[in-house]
Amino acid sequence: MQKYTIVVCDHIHEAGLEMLQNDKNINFIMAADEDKEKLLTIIESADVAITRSSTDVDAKFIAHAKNMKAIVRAGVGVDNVDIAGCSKEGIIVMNVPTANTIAAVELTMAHMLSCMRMFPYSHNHLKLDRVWKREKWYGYELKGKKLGVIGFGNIGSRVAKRAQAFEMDIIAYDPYINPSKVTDLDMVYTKNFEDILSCDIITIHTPKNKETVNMIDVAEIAKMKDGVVLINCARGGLYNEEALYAGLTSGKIRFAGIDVFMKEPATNHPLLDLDNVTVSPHLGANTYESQYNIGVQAAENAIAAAKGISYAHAMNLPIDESKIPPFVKPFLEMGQTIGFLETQLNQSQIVTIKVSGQGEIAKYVDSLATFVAVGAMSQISDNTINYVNADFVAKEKGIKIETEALLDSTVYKNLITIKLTTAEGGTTTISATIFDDNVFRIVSIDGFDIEVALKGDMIILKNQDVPGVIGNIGSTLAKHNVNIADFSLARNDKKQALAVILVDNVISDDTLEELLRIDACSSVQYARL
Ligand SMILES: NC(=O)C1=CN([C@@H]2O[C@H](COP(=O)(O)OP(=O)(O)OC[C@H]3O[C@@H](n4cnc5c(N)ncnc54)[C@H](O)[C@@H]3O)[C@@H](O)[C@H]2O)C=CC1
Ligand SMILES: O=C(O)C(=O)COP(=O)(O)O
Repeated sequence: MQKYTIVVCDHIHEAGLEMLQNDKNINFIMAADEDKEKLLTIIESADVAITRSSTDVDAKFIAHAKNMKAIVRAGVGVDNVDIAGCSKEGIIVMNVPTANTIAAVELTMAHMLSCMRMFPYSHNHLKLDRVWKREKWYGYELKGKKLGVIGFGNIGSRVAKRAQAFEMDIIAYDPYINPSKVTDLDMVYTKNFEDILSCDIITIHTPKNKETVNMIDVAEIAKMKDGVVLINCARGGLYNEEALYAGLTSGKIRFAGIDVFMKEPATNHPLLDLDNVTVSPHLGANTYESQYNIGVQAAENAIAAAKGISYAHAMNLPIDESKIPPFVKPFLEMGQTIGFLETQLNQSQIVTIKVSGQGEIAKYVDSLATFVAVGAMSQISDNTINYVNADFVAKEKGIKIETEALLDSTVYKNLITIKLTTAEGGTTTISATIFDDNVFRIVSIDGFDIEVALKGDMIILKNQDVPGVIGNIGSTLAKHNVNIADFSLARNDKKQALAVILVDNVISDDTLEELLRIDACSSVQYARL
């Protein structure tokens, strides 16, 4: 029985662990409490790893993940996952979006209320210091305040809705959404970041990336209202931490609610010394409900990925299968087979692969190119080539992948053409189509119109179109005990001919050399599909 290894790198809900344990195809390793060095050795045998924000999937991790097919981030943010590095190694990165949305939304509201009423401080004053001093703890109300929401996705939009229930005025900044998503809720949408800076309270809910890091820095804070309140339950570093500290100590920022830090765990962070901050140790996703949902979904998705069944919420697959209509899938498979075939026919360093599509298939020529590249490179690479790393490996090998969507019609409903060029200037161009019988059919090779099924072991022979060649081919193959399964011929107006011979036996180099010695024969190529 085939067994797949899934390593759980961080703590996930028991329900997820049970699913992993109960699947007889899964060898499950719990490594959440292992030190980082030990974890690196454990993941060497893993097919799939489940991680949370405590495990950095960095170059070191990837270097040890020698067998890894997929990483399931049991949560939303993948800022600590080197996605490009994973893609290069063919590792699919998946996350579990939305399962912790409500948990993060409610924690954001908790921080907002805590900041406005200084709740943890009044609480500690009474509970720890045993002081009853009501006049010390005057806070502010949310009602009537302007809330600036940066990032109006799953979490940001729901924070806004809840804030609206507190009778706050909402203004949202998110250049990547349709403004109606905001305006339909009777909220204000802005493309002007300055509008956000003029709010009473600002909360951020974007992913952490190059564009969003330090989105709030010294200059932005300077433009804010005196006494502004800032909330960050998304990622440390979206608000520049030094600027935040300076703003809090100067009093420009009255209060901040912070769940996330640049470097976690953050037990010695300067912000912890301030009296106008409420903090939590990255608890946005920490509710029983959300962790149950995430644990179960992460386990389900990890099992499916380990078995190669599906890759839910894959972030680095160049092809979104859900957007590929059924008629395209066989063309992708055919493109991959042609890529494989053309590499064998040329047996030389590939420099360019040009993929063209005509008909409806033209819309999917990029996906097609990925499949062709996988087919072409599977023959020449020591690495395991797959749809995730095909583009990276091609670049590394200096192979240029070109695509062309041809809009003019052909006699075929859909036609794909793949031209492979080698460093020595050799080229092979094959066009193919699929009729209603679902058979992959080559319809042209190097400009010769020919109809031949794309399968089996084939010899492609070019010759001067003179009498006697076919007979010579037949006798040469018979001499070597080769059985011919199919023989197709094509000729052009330059007195050249091309034969595709499907054979039942493996062809030796001797046989190929003897074929090449036939008078009038100009080239012989051989491939096994
Ligand atoms: N504290 C915690 O435990 C948790 C933190 N998070 C963090 O919250 C983030 C948001 O999560 P979701 O709302 O589920 O993600 P989402 O993908 O649904 O929403 C993100 C929104 O940010 C917007 N955005 C991206 N770049 C932007 C920019 N430069 N300016 C303005 N808006 C921009 C996007 O258009 C999108 O609408 C995650 O990426 C994660 O880092 C998520 C869950 C729990
Ligand atoms: O889902 C996210 O992005 C979170 O920040 C939650 O992180 P965690 O799984 O709690 O380490």
